[in-house]
Amino acid sequence: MCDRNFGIGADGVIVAMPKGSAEYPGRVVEEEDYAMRMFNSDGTEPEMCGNGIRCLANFVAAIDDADPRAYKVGTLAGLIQPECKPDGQVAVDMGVPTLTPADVPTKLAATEDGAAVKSQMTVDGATWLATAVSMGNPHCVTFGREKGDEKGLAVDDMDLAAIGPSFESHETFPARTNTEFVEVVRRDYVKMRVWERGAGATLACGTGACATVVAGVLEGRTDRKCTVELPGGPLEIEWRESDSRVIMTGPAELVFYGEIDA
Ligand SMILES: N[C@@H](CCC[C@H](N)C(=O)O)C(=O)O
Repeated sequence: MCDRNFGIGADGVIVAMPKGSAEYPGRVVEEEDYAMRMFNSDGTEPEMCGNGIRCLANFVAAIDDADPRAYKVGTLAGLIQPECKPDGQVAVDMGVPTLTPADVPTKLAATEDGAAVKSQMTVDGATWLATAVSMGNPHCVTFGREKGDEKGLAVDDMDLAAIGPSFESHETFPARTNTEFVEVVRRDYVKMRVWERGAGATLACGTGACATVVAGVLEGRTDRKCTVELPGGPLEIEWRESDSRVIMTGPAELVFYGEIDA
């Protein structure tokens, strides 16, 4: 289905399932309205997909006359709560990020409180500074190589295909990782490009945008409310101080309906 030449073409496939029909090993997910499974274009199954859950909410809202159009969706990352707004945006409570190497999982050196922030990582012979964040799925966020470089990377000039695979399969991340390359335009506005685990360079990554702002706050580079500009468009992210939950707001648009002969 993801093959862009001989299939439909996609970065991944989202399956919207009736409540109670999915299993979440190691997690208790109660009171779900729907279950979501996601598959990367390489066939692997990640824990969560931020863009995907906005699409799922948009999709079920079209067949479900619930009001408000707010849903509790079971995922391998736990219960995630999207709400379709009247202006076409979908706001998603993405839950609380986890930062300890055991949760990410990463072998990056952790600071005293257990979070791996601005840790040195050698990739293809060069040193990078990385912060590891789990939004249920693993993220390696890097603003660049140099300490004190507050603006981060010049992301437009980066050749992601040249460096992305080396991050994805780096020994530091035993479950492989998504990697976000970030440029700070202002404290409330960053540009990000992503190399995704199991999908390569994509135009946007919702969990990656959330991880970027969490890392930006931990590194002292961004505010808790921040716009993340991606090649596919901007996402509004807030890492809420009151309860540590991350709220992602962005669009989801119908492209087409179809039936698949499996
Ligand atoms: N490639 C990711 C899963 C998909 C993430 C997605 N693009 C998003 O919007 O969050 C993984 O393997 O973790």
